[in-house]
Amino acid sequence: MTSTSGIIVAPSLLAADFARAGEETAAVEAAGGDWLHLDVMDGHFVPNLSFGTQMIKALRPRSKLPFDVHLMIEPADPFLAAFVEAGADHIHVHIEAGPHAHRSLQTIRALGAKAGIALCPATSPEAIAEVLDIADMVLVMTVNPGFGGQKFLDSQLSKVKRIRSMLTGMGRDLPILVDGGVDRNTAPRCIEAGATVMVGGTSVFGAGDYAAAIAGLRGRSGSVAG
Ligand SMILES: O=C(CO)[C@@H](O)[C@H](O)COP(=O)(O)O
Repeated sequence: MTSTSGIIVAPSLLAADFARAGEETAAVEAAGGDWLHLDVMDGHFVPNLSFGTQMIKALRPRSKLPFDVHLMIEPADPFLAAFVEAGADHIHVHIEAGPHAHRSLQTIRALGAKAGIALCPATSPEAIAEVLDIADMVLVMTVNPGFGGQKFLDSQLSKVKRIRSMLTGMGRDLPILVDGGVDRNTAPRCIEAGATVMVGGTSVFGAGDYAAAIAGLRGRSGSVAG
């Protein structure tokens, strides 16, 4: 589904009921989600474990949504082909995970997926300057990676602005994702700063009405319950 507002909403499965992952995926698709965000954690790059290729492969036949896979794993390169084979349409790798983010992005593209570069709250926007020419999107972590349900870090808004300005300076109009603590209150500020993709875990799967929650992340706050 393409949003008429131009803002993309990517519900993050991390906050869903894993025992009903297929139904949860179908529910956010029916509720107007644009992408499904899938957080892969290794217990090493981040202090938590989530799921891997098996979950993505199992969900792939259940949804037409683009699968937006956020790899919080170090190293990522040995697993890129397996994630594309499992059904990933987009793969984000962390600049901090390395060791060669430029190569990782090249590899993702060569595998036929869209390549995203992700950065943690402590990382300067300049750290990704040398890979922006080969990235298809940028993911700005607005919490420290590893867990859902954390408080949005206001300090990351200036980073979103800076990255948008860097991209504009290069003549590139790439999607900028914000990920962590994004809800109906923080989303408008992210959009104002230049973000175009709202990743929402708790704000979507923790809501009674998924459609209203997704509309709220798009900036249509009038009808949002909860
Ligand atoms: O990558 C991550 C966490 O590491 C995020 O995708 C979270 O899953 C977002 O969850 P909420 O903050 O929206 O609950």
